[in-house]
Amino acid sequence: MIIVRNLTKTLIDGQTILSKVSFQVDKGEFVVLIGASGSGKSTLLSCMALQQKWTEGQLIIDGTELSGSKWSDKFSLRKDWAFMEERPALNPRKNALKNVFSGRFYQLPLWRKLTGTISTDEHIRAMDYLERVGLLDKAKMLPAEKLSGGEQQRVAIARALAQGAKVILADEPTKGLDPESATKVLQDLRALCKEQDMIVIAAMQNLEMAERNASRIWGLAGGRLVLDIPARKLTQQEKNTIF
Ligand SMILES: Nc1ncnc2c1ncn2[C@@H]1O[C@H](COP(=O)(O)OP(=O)(O)OP(=O)(O)O)[C@@H](O)[C@H]1O
Repeated sequence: MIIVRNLTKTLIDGQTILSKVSFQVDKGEFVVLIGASGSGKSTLLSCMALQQKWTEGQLIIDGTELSGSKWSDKFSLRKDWAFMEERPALNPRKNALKNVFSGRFYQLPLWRKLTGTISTDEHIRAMDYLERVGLLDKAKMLPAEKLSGGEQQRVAIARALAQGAKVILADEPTKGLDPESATKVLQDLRALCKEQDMIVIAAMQNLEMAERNASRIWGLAGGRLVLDIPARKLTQQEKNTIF
């Protein structure tokens, strides 16, 4: 369970980017964070991923409060959380399968990291993850840079699974994708929440996609959480509070 209490981020010049953001997320939830450009979506995700410090407030994961500055907190989070950025940071020259293997890096003993040896079990598991996101046929064919944007996002999801992630934070996972590819990415994320009890929090600007695929919708406006509802079609009044 993730609890965020009164998370606030203020810059040195006094500008407030996040203001007293509070929520609780349980296993199995697929939350889509909706907000206009500049509302603070990326900042919130990157604070939660401990990539940025916040000014005030608490981030509590399974009962343990984490700070944005302790190295040990970052290390423990890196094992269980995956942060998917807008353009997935895949190795462009390696194929999908090798990119998925790289998700296992933190779990491997040192000698395996140094020698780069891959066991048969891991090979099979990585293929399973690629099958899970419908990319088995592309596992070894092409370097990742030749895959479409949607396929690259799905490789990043498979890599998060290989990493053993229990939580995925995704910043604009569907940006630049055609509606069909975007829907596939969101369906994959939704299925992971349902079937594997994962938590996914994805920042997006496309409200319709969120309404159709998420289990919960948050609205962020001017750094404040102005809406927190089970996913459904938003009323005009609700839309007005966000945009
Ligand atoms: N380090 C920083 N210094 C100055 N301003 C910042 C900094 N980080 C974020 N901001 C400002 O805070 C606001 C929120 O930015 P953020 O990137 O979180 O918004 P967003 O909702 O993700 O926007 P987009 O949808 O366009 O990516 C923006 O006005 C941005 O310019």
